[in-house]
Amino acid sequence: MNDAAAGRVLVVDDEPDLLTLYELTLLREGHSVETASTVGEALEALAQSPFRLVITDMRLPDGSGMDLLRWLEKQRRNEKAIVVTAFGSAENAVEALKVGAFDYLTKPVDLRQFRTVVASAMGRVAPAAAGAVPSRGGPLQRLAGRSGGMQQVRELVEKVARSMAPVLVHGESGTGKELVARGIHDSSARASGPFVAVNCGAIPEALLEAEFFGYRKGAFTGATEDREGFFQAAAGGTLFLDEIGDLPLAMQSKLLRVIQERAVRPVGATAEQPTNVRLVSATHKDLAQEVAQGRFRQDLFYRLNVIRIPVPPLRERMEDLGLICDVLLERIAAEAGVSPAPVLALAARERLASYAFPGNVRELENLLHRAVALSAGDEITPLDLGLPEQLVGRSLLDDEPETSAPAGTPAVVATAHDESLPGDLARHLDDVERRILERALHQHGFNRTAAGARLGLSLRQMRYRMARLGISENVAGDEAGER
Ligand SMILES: Nc1ncnc2c1ncn2[C@@H]1O[C@H](COP(=O)(O)OP(=O)(O)OP(=O)(O)O)[C@@H](O)[C@H]1O
Repeated sequence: MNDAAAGRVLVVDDEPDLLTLYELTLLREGHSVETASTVGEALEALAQSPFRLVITDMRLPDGSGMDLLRWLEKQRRNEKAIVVTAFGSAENAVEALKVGAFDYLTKPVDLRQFRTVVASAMGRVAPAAAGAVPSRGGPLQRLAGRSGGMQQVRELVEKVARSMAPVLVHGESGTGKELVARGIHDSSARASGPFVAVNCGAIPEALLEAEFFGYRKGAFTGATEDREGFFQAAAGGTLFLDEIGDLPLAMQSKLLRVIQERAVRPVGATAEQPTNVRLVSATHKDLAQEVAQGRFRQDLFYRLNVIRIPVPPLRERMEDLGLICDVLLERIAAEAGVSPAPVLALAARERLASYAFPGNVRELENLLHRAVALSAGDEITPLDLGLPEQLVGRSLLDDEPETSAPAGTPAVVATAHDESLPGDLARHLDDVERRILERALHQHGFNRTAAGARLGLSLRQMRYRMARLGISENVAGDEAGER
């Protein structure tokens, strides 16, 4: 860290009264302060010496706060920046965060909020902001993979970790979205604070408000004592809202309000409490489309989607498969107390490489869990993997009873010689898989649990396979206890 910058704040505003107010507040907090009234003066001060923090108004006589932000970014300076925007100008705030502002404040500035945001900016400096080499291991170590896609994810994580900008992580189920969110938290200045992960789709609608914002004793039947919600639990840290697309519209409005006001009101409380959380959300849905169809609030989407990190599906980064397998096997073996970790036989690796992994890394992880439990020695064979042979096989494809193939015979061998090669393997496999699922569903009266069990799949696996392949959810009565 640059010692010359320690505790130094540059405040830029052309209104003398506001400048004095900010200056006094900062001095009272023990910071040393310099002031500037124009972009030109600010650049002069920055050229003279480094600061820890720059607080700038958006509208200045000779330019805009954005000019300063762009300059800091271009010069690769370590100063964090807070911009002060006019009330209701969400666009400006979002633009500033995109250009690299640490955070923003809205006029009229609430001094309590001002102090919270400044304290958070003056806190421990993130490694990247301190000029350290971006972490190669450390916080992102668990996110294995060297493909272009993962490299891009890692770069974005390191970049966004430096600010408070809300991040939306987008990707199919099981691609590693939560791991990305943790990576952001662990690489940020909030790393020593809490990381609270919430699955928005798993909370009953009636409980959402109490779970998110907490409640006061007596607020409703059963509220026998005060309880804090996710926002309070994540104070000083990161709140990860997984499956944000599943949040009902009424709750979306409440969340938007909290983001705008930076304050929450527990159920049954009369006063609001200021919040200090960094929001990271994730979804497998196309939120823009959800907005177009009226299922997701546009203004909330705009607030959450300030920076978007797309996580590619595993099938689009199969070059990472070996590395991810190694990392997962090490972890699974360590958890199971197996040492040394078993390795994958070459044939098993090849088998995995030919599979499309509709459930992404989570499916791979489950598969390896089972394989470690089943493998007799230090090597995992293709059989231990238990990958559904019938995926590319005949037994469930044609109308013969499946016993027509000798048990354990890889059906893929039987078909390899007498079928012409498909021009688009992934699509071909999808067609095969779709037909198998449809037949199994049909045979089991459209009961997904039973059809899944027949194919060695959990209900969850059935659901995402069906969703991926566009098989209609024309199912009744098998949902109890599915989570
Ligand atoms: N690149 C990776 N390297 C190692 N492990 C990974 C990687 N990506 C994901 N995993 C592991 O795969 C599992 C699923 O990841 P995670 O829960 O982050 O996915 P997700 O996209 O949030 O899933 P969902 O959408 O179902 O919530 C986790 O156990 C995670 O540790």
